[in-house]
This record gives sequence, structure tokens and C-alpha cells, in this order.
Amino acid sequence: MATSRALRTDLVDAVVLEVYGLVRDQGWLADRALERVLRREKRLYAVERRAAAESVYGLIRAQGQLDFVLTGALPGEAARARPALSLAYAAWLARSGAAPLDAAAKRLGVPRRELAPVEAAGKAIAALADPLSRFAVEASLPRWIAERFAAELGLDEAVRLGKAMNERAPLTVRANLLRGPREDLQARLAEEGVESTPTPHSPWGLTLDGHANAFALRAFQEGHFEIQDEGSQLIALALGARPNHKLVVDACAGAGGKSLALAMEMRNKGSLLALDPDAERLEEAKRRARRAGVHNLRDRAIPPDETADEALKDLAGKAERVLVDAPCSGLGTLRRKPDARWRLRPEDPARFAGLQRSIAVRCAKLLKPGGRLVYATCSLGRTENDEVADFLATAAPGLVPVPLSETLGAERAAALGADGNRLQLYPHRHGTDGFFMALFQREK
Ligand SMILES: C[S@@+](CC[C@H](N)C(=O)[O-])C[C@H]1O[C@@H](n2cnc3c(N)ncnc32)[C@H](O)[C@@H]1O
Repeated sequence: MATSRALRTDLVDAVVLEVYGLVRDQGWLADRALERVLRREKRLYAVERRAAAESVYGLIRAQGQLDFVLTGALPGEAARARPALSLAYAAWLARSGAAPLDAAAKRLGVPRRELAPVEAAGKAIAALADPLSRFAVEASLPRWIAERFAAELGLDEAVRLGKAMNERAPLTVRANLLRGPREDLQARLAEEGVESTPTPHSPWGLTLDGHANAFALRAFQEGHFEIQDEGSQLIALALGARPNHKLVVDACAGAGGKSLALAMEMRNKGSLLALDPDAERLEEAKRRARRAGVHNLRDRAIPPDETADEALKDLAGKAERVLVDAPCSGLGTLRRKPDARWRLRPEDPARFAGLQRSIAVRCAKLLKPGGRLVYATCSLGRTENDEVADFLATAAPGLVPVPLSETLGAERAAALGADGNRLQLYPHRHGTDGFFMALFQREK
């Protein structure tokens, strides 16, 4: 069986170095680079593919720290002094405990002396006098992100957040209740050899154990579940879409992750309208809807700018529920996209906030009196979250905050630490990705 084979490290290493080079030096997205190289490398067994993927993501996560250890440059400043790919990889193998130092040097063909800084890494990091720089290096975060996390939570808690952002995210799925209850899905998964645990907060979630390839499971192919972070499920829950609603709008629907959960809440009744400027993503949402047995979903590609007002005119004042899952910097999802931290720029949160404000105000116009809107992001920090929610409350006429306990339920809202109409989810506190949500209602 493939799982009992010894890894052919030469093949794995070649893939890791090629993919890491594409990501680090050529700005490729990690997922894409990995997919592209692995598709070509048909010789690799599943276990070797997995090992290559883990090393690539491990290396990307540790990049800031490795650059510091090997060149002395602080994370984010290191681009000027990047160590050779094979040296960085050997240092990672040694630092992560995946291989002893001497073996790592030999395996990657780097002179042993070049790895000497790895032995003194702990001391070098501890010697950083500035606590923020130390945090940035330890968590392997660009300094500006470390600063933002610390400004939001205080340094001690930011350290816990930084750690959680560098852990592997759980594989969480949402049971598609249109096909049956969560317990039935759990039993089906067990029949397919996958154990799972109900998520603590979402009533629909299961966390799958081990390294299951969820897409290959029959239960997935037959639409019994979707892969969806628990936080993302909670955003759909917070909207409170119901079967008696005639029009629910998912205003930034993308590939429909939350649309499918909303259709489930509507029990396939009424009309669910998915909007997005990206027609390809909407096509993907429709494919997913077919698999999930969703048939109340319609879609409309809209312009990305203010001309969308005209394109949405016919819907003004008509929707009972509007979800604005706005485009954002994604600072809350670094554990799933570890390469994003090196691509993001300090000015990005403010840039997204401008877009978020205009999208949210535009979409609030679709609400009928008494209708409710959730503004959500997968980001952290006031700029894209509280400040946009504050703006929305003043800029959209007749919009008032509604406590999240009304849709999440009092017990769940309290357990999650909702603050009135707002909730910020964090990996280190909630085990979810970092999501923000705020609930509003248009006055009757
Ligand atoms: C956070 S993603 C949505 C994820 C999706 N709701 C889900 O759960 O899978 C944000 C989406 O906003 C879309 N978007 C970008 N600019 C937009 C605009 N000006 N108006 C509306 N949507 C926009 C993007 O194409 C992207 O699909």
C-alpha cells in the first residue's frame, strides 16, 4: 500500500523547491503552484504529494522566521536578503524537527556551516529587544500585521492569535440538511471510514478527523455536505433566512459557499438571488447548487462599481434578507492561506474599507422595511469591520442594529462573546477562521 512506502525524499524535495520558488520569488498563489507542479509529477504517490504540500505550506508559514534566522532581516524586510531556496528548506526541515540538522544539510546539498544560524535561532530571536519585532519573528508575520494584531488584542493575546494562525486549520464541513440531518451525515461518513465530531457552535458543522480527502467521498459527491469553516456557517445562521422569505439576496456570493447555507435555511423555498461581478464564480455556485439539490437559487452578474446601483434598481426595497459578505483583505484566514501575509500590503485594509462601505450602502437599499442585513468579512481589525459597520449605521437611512442573539440564539451568542449586533471570531478563541459579522434591520 502507498501509505507504508518509504518517502522518496529526492522527488518530494524537488517538488517542494520548485513550488516554493514559484510562490516566494514569482508571486504565485500557493494552491495554484502546488496544483500545477503536482499535476505534472504523476510519479508521486499520495503520501508523497501530501508530504510535499505540508512542507510547502510549512515553509511559507515559517518564511519570516527563516529569513530572520538566516539573514538577520525582520519579516517583511527580508526580500532584499532572501536565502537560497535549498538553504531555507534545509533550515525549515531542521527547525521544524522534520530532519536533524546534519541530515537536512546533506539532503539538500547545502554546506553544513551555512545552517549554523539555525542552532542559535532561539537565542537570536530571544535577543530581539523590541517585543513587537520578537512577536513578528516568532509568528513569522510581516511587522505591520503583527502591529495590527497587537493593537487589536494587546501583545499577549496577539501572540496566541499568531500561534493559532500558524496551525493547520481543521477540516470542517456543513451538513446539507436538504439531504438529511447532521447525525445521518456523521453516520454516512463513518461508513466511508471517516470519523467526525460536531462543531461546538454551528448546529450544522462536523469536523472531520485525520487526512480525509473530502472531495473524494461519496457523501460529498452526492451533495450531503459542503466544506465550510464553522465561522462561515455562523454568518449564514446570523442572517436568519427563512422558508417564508420571498427574496433573500447574497450580495457578494462568489462561488456560493454561504448561498448554499442560506438555501438550506430557506428549505429551498422563496427566491435566493446570488450577486457577484465574477460570472465564473457564479457559474461555480450554480454547479454546487445542483450537487446540493438547491433549486431556489438565481444569479445575476453585476458591475463592480457604482453602476451596480442601476443594475439593482428593480430590487430596491424588495428583500427580506441581504447578506453582504464583502471582499476583504482576508487577514482572518491566514491559517488557510499562509502565503497571503507576504502578498498583503499595509494599505490594503483601508483600500478594502472604501469598497466595503460603498457595497454595503448600495446593498442596504435592497432591504424592504423590517428586512435584515448582515455585513461580514473574513478579516480582523477595526478598519474593515467595526468602522465599516459604524459607517453603514449612519450612511444607510433607517438602518438600526439588531442584537445577534435574535438570530444566533441567546445562548450561542453569549458563548461566542457577541457584543450586541457584532461578533468577531478568532482562531485562538473560537477555533474558527477570523470572521466579523454585524446584524442590522431596516426600520418598519
Ligand atoms: C468574501 S468573497 C465571497 C465569498 C462567498 N460569499 C462565499 O461564502 O463563498 C467576496 C466576493 O465579493 C465579490 N466582489 C468583489 N467586488 C465586488 C463588488 N464591487 N460588488 C459586489 N461583490 C464584489 C468578489 O468577486 C467575491 O466573490
